[in-house]
Amino acid sequence: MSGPTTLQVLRSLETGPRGLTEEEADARLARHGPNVPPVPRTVSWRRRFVRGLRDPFTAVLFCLGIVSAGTAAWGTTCVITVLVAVSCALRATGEHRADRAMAALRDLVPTTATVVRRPAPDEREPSAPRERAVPAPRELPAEELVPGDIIRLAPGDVIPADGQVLTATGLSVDEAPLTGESSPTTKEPWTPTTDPGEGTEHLCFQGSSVTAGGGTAVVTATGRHTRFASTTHEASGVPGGERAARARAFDRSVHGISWTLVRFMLLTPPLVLVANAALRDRGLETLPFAVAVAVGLTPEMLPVVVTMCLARGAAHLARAHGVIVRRLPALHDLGAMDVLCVDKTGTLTQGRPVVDRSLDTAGRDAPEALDWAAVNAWWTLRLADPPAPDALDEAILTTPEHYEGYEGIAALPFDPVRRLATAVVTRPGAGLGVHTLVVKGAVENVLELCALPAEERTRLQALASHHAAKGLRVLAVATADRDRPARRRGTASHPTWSPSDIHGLTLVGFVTFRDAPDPAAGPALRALADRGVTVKILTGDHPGTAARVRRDLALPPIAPDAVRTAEDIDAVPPTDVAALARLAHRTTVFADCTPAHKARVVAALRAHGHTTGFLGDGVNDLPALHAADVGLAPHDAVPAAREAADVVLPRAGGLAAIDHAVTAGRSSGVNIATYLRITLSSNLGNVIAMLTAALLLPFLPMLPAQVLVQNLCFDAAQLAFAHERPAPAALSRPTTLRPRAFLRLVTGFGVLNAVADLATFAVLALAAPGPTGTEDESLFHAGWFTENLLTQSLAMLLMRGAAYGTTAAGRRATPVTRAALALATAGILIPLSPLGPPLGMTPLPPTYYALLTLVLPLYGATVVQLRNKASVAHGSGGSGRGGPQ
Ligand SMILES: Nc1ncnc2c1ncn2[C@@H]1O[C@H](COP(=O)(O)OP(=O)(O)OP(=O)(O)O)[C@@H](O)[C@H]1O
Ligand SMILES: [Mg+2]
Repeated sequence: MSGPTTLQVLRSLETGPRGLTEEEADARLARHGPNVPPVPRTVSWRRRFVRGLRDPFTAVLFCLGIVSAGTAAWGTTCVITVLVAVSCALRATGEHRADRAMAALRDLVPTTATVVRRPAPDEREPSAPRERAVPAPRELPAEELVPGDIIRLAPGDVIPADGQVLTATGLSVDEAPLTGESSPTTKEPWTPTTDPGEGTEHLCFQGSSVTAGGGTAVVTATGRHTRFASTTHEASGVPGGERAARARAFDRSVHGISWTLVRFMLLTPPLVLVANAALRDRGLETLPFAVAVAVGLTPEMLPVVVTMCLARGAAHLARAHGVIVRRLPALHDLGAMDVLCVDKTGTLTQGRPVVDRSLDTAGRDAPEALDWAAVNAWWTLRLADPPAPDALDEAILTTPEHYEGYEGIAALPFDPVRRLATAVVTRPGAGLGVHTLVVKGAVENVLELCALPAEERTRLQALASHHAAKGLRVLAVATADRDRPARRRGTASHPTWSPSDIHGLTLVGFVTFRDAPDPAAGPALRALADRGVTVKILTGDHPGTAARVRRDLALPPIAPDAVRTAEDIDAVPPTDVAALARLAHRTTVFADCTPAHKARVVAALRAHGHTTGFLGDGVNDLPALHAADVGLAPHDAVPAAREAADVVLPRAGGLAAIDHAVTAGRSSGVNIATYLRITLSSNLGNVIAMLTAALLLPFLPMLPAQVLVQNLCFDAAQLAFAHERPAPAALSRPTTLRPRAFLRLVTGFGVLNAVADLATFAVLALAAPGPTGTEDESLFHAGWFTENLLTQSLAMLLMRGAAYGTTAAGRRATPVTRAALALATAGILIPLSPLGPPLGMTPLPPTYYALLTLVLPLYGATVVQLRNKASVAHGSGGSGRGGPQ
C-alpha cells in the first residue's frame, strides 16, 4: 500500500514546503487557539473540592461519617461533616495556590520553536507577487504554532506539536514522556511508499525531544489535539502526569506513612467495639465513640501541611535564589537527596572548550588531525538541517583555511550513543567517484572503527590517556577513502551513507581541548559533601579527563578504583541491579558513558535506597534526568533537558544555588517530619489514654463530638508548621523519612505520651476528686478536654526539639509558638464559653486550674526527657530531631 506524496500531505494541510504566511498563520491561530495543552489551571472549585475526598484520610473520615449517620449518631455525623468540609476546603485552597505558583514558575522557562514562515505581502504594494515573500526561519513562542506550520528540529529541542517528518538527517527522538520507552527512536521522512497506517517512524509527537540529528516537520495537531495532551489528560489531568505517578522518594516516605495510618484507622473501631463489649459489656452504642477515636488518630491536615510546606519553599527559592522547582514533590526529594550525580561539561567546567593541540599518531604536533576535524565539523554543521551549533565544533572552526576546498556529500551528525560524528566529502585531487569518510569522536569509539593491530590500539589508548590525564578533552580523528556507493536505496537522489558503512578507518591523530573548570563548582560540591550529599560524576568523556577535573576543583582525593568506565557497567548483567548498585556505591567517576549507562547507574543507586539526584545539561542526559528522584538542569541547558528536569538552576551561580535548593528542601522536609511526629505521637497518646480510661471508667472519658472538636483544634494549630523555619543545624543532613523507623519512633512516643496523660489525670483525680470525680460526667469531660489541649500545646512546643533551636528569652515568637498559645487558650476557654454546654461540658472550678499549673510542668519535663532519650537512642544528633532517620 502506498500513501500520498509529501506535497499531497502538505496540500491536505493547506500549506507548502515554504511554510505559511504570517497572515494565514494568524488566521489559523484565531481558529485553532493557542498551542497549549489543556492545563488544569481551570479546574473548577467543585472538582478540586471533590478531589479532596480522594485523599485517603478524608476518604476514611467520609466513610466514618456515613457509618455514624447509619447509626443515627447525629452529633458525630455533624462534626465529621464539618471536618471533611474543612479539610477539603483547605486542601482545595492549598492546591489552588500551589498550582498557581507552579504555573507561574513554569512560565519562567519558556519554550520556543523554530518555524519557517513567509512574511505577509507588503501592504503598500498589494500587487507584489506572493513569491517575493521569502520564507525565513524564526524563533516563536511554542504557543503560537498552528497546523500547517513547517518547524525545524535540532538536537536538544522539545518537539512543540504533533507533526509529520518531511526531512531528516540522523534524526532520533526520545519519546519517554509519551511511551515510557527510554531509548531514542529513529525518525524517517515521509515517502510515498510509506503506508499511512503503519508505524510512527515518520511522525513526531509533542513533548518528545530530539536527541540527535535534525529535520523538518509539518505541524498536524496543536494544543489539546496532540497525542501528549490526550494521554496526559486521561492519565491525571496534569501534563507530565505519568512522571508524577511514578514512585519517587516522596511517595516512598510520606505516602508510605499515610497508608500505614489508614490501615490502623480502619482497624481501630472494631477493636474498640470488641474491647468495650468484652470488658464493659457495652454494645453498639459505643460505635460513635469508636469512630471518633479512629478519627482522632488521623492527621487530617497532612496533605495540606505537605502542600503548603513545599509550595512555600518553592516560592521562596524562586524569589530569593532564582531556582525554579517545576514539580512540587521534587523539593521534598531534594531535601532527602543523599547522592547527586553530575555530568562534566557545562556543570563542572565552563563548557567553553578551546583547541589545545593537534597531534599525529606518534603524539607529535601535526596539523592534519585538526584539519580533518575542521572538515568534519564544517560539513556536519553545513549539511545538518537545521545547523546545530556544538561547543566542540565551534572551537574547531575558528580558522576557515582548514576546511576549504572540500565538497560535502553527506553527514551523520554527532550521536551521543555512538559518540562520534561523520562527514562524507570529496577531497581536492582525489579521483572521480572517491568519497572520503571523515570521522571524529570519543577515542574509544573511533579506535574501535579503525583497522589496527591490538598492540597498536593499546599504544594509542595510552597516548590519549596521557593527554586526558592533564584534564584535556581528547577527540580522535580518522578517515577512509571509499568508492561512491551505488544508489542502493532507490528513491533518494543522493547516494546514502549509514552508520554501518563506517569501519576500517585509518587514524589521523588526536585533537585536544582545554575547558577551564568552573571556579564556583569546587566550593559548591565541597559544601554539598559537607552536608551529607555524595557527588558522583557520570560523563561521556575520558576517565582521565574527569579524574583530573575533580583534582583541579580540589575535591577530596579518591582511590584509583573509584574511577570506572562504561565497560564496568556493561560487565554487570542488566538484571543484577544489586551488583550494579554496589559498584556505583564504591565508584566516584563513571566515564565513557552513553545516555543509557548514566540512567542505569542512577536507577541502581535508587534501587539501593539512595535518594538520587542527577544534574545534566545535554540531550545525552535525558534518560538519567528521567530516572532520578530529582532531575536538575542548569539554566543554559538544552530545552529538552530543562523540560525533563524537576529543578532548573539560575543563570548566575548555578551550582551554588543547589545548596540553597537543598536547604529549602530540607526545611520543608524537617517541617513535614516534625509535624507528623508531633501529631502522630500526640494523637496516638490520646487515643491510647482514652481507650484505657474508657475501660476503667463507668462512662466514656470523652463524648465523640468532644474528641472531634479537640482534634480539629489541634490540627488547625499544626498548620503553623508550614510556616516554621528550622534551625540551620537541623539542615545539615538529608531529611529522609523512613516509614518503618519513623512509625516505631512514633509508637514509642505515643505510648509514653499516653502514660504521661493518664498519670497527669490520675494526679488530678486523686488531688481533687470533685471536678475529676466520676460522679459528674460533664465536669470530667471538661477537665479531660482542657488537660488534653494544654498537654498537646506543650507537646507542640517541646517535641519539636533542637530542630528549631531553643526558645531562649528574647527570641521572637515563631508561628508554632503562637499556634501553641492559641491552642492552649482554646483548651481553657471552650468549656467556659457558650460552646461548652452543647458539647456536653460545664465550667471547671478554679482549684482545677491551680492543680494544672503544678502538674503540667511535670508533664513537660517528662516529654523533654523522652525526647532527649529518643534522639540519643536514634543517634540522630541535632538534625535527626528534625528529620527522623
Ligand atoms: N561534536 C562532537 N563531535 C565528535 N565527538 C564528540 C562531539 N561532542 C562530543 N564528542 C565526543 O563524545 C563524547 C561524549 O560526549 P557527550 O557530550 O555525549 O558526553 P557528556 O556525558 O555530556 O560529557 P560531559 O560529561 O563532558 O558533559 C565526548 O567525550 C567526545 O569525545
Ligand atoms: Mg554533557
